Amino acid sequence: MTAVKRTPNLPEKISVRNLSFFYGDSRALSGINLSLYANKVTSFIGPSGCGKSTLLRVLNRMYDLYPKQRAEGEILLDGENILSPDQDLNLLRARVGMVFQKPTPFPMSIYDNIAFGVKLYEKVNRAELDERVETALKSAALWDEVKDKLKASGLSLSGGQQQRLCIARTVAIHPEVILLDEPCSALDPISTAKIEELIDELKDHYTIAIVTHNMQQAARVSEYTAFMYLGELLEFGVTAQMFTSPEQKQTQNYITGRFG
Ligand SMILES: Nc1ncnc2c1ncn2[C@@H]1O[C@H](COP(=O)(O)OP(=O)(O)OP(=O)(O)O)[C@@H](O)[C@H]1O
Repeated sequence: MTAVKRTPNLPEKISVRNLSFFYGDSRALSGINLSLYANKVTSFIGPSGCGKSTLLRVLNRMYDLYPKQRAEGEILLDGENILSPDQDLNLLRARVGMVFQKPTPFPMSIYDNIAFGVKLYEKVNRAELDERVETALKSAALWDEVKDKLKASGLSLSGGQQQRLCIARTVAIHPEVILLDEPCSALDPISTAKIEELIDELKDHYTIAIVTHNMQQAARVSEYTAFMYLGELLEFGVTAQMFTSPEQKQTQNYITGRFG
């Protein structure tokens, strides 16, 4: 199967080239070629087990924590291959931040949830830190709800607020790319709508990739969509086009709900 490429003439933040991925002897991704365009939102869709989360986790080498997992091919971030063995992984994860499916605040105060990551990467004084925390909470549309209780535990927030706290934590480190792995799957519709609005605002400053099972969400939030099937990228293109006139039969079957 070959991915259908409808590549616009836009700056690429990340270029995935001939990427394969293995869990031990088992191949989960084959020959993926894909561009993430700068300041655009790209969604990864496809049936369960097709490799969406695996692909996302390769983009900041999250898999490196597990010795039997390995990637082949190239992932160029601003033209430099992040799969190279001499890539500094801490630096990479500061440049390519990730938000997980379940909100995962640290068991510490709202303030410290954000300050912790900033202090890990930079030397900042108290006033600068206060400013970073406030700016991050504002960009995650959470400031008004928490500004009077910054010392309260992050775990005392609602699920939707916790997820926005995790987004604030990611944004505070000033990444260039944000990876979102089904960020709304544990949230109610109102919290989901808030996160979707937020994604729309964040893309002015960041390049975003989002894994989602929700077709309407992919259609609402992303400009580009990658449809994956059995570990391959089957179709990639402008979201509106893919949802109205997909080029592959499997894409059409999936987006019309014939399998999932
Ligand atoms: N830790 C692991 N060890 C071995 N195989 C794995 C591991 N994680 C995922 N896989 C396999 O890799 C393939 C891709 O899984 P992945 O989770 O990336 O798919 P997905 O499209 O994100 O699925 P879902 O939509 O269900 O989350 C599947 O066959 C899965 O069983």
